[in-house]
Amino acid sequence: MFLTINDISKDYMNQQTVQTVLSSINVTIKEGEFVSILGPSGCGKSTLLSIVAGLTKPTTGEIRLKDSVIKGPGKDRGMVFQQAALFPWMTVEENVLFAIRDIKDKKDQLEKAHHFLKMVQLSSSLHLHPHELSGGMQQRVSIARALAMNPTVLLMDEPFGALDEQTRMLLQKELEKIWLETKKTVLFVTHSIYESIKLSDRILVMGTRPGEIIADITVDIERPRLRTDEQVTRLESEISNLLEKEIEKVMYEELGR
Ligand SMILES: Nc1ncnc2c1ncn2[C@@H]1O[C@H](COP(=O)(O)OP(=O)(O)OP(=O)(O)O)[C@@H](O)[C@H]1O
Repeated sequence: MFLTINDISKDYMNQQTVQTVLSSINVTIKEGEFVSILGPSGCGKSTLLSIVAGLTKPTTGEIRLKDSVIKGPGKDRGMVFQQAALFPWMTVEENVLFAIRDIKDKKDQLEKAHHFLKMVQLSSSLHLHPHELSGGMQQRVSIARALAMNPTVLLMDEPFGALDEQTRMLLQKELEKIWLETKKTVLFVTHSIYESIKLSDRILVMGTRPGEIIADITVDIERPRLRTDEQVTRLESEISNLLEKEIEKVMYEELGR
């Protein structure tokens, strides 16, 4: 299998007690799949993504990408966070060029940067600085930057979480178009049930305390998927019911039963 998450668990030490955040996560992901991770706040979605990125060490288990065990961060995994984290003193073009600075042929490097900036519709903003861009434009730069590095897997942690609804819808459409063009494998963390249905081939729904996968749903709905499609609204309410139960469970525990 392309990406294998094998028996991953993660304990954190918080205030001298061990908190098990993830428990026995087993997932296999095919090349080119778009997989979303949904779950209540604090269930461990970002921790799981960070383990795949190699930024966090799991307590048990291993992640395999193609035939290699992930031991740390690597260029085979591109990351997009909720905040774009661009270099403020660099232009849009320079931010992308910097990410691919190991391409020795300068013409090649520039062509590649322009190619991905065109893909995210920023060709006319090459010489602007981050402070001159809207939040949505900044996020487009960070997507172009991640794609230019040609990762095997794109890891996205709530990339549209900080954007207004209109921009979010626009970027969802753009990301879907880019994914259809590039067929990159994507692992995408979101809080939005609709966003996960709109974009994904598969949705992993996580439960909490400890975080584990409670449902692995194949989204077999023709694209583009509209919010009003009957199949979309049906799946949305199915997932919403699943999540409500998890959130109730947490509230119940917090209130001491
Ligand atoms: N570095 C850390 N040290 C200790 N505890 C941590 C650390 N990182 C995360 N946690 C704890 O692990 C749990 C899961 O956090 P995580 O950010 O992975 O959840 P999440 O599902 O992504 O949450 P949200 O949806 O709110 O972003 C939380 O209880 C958090 O406090």
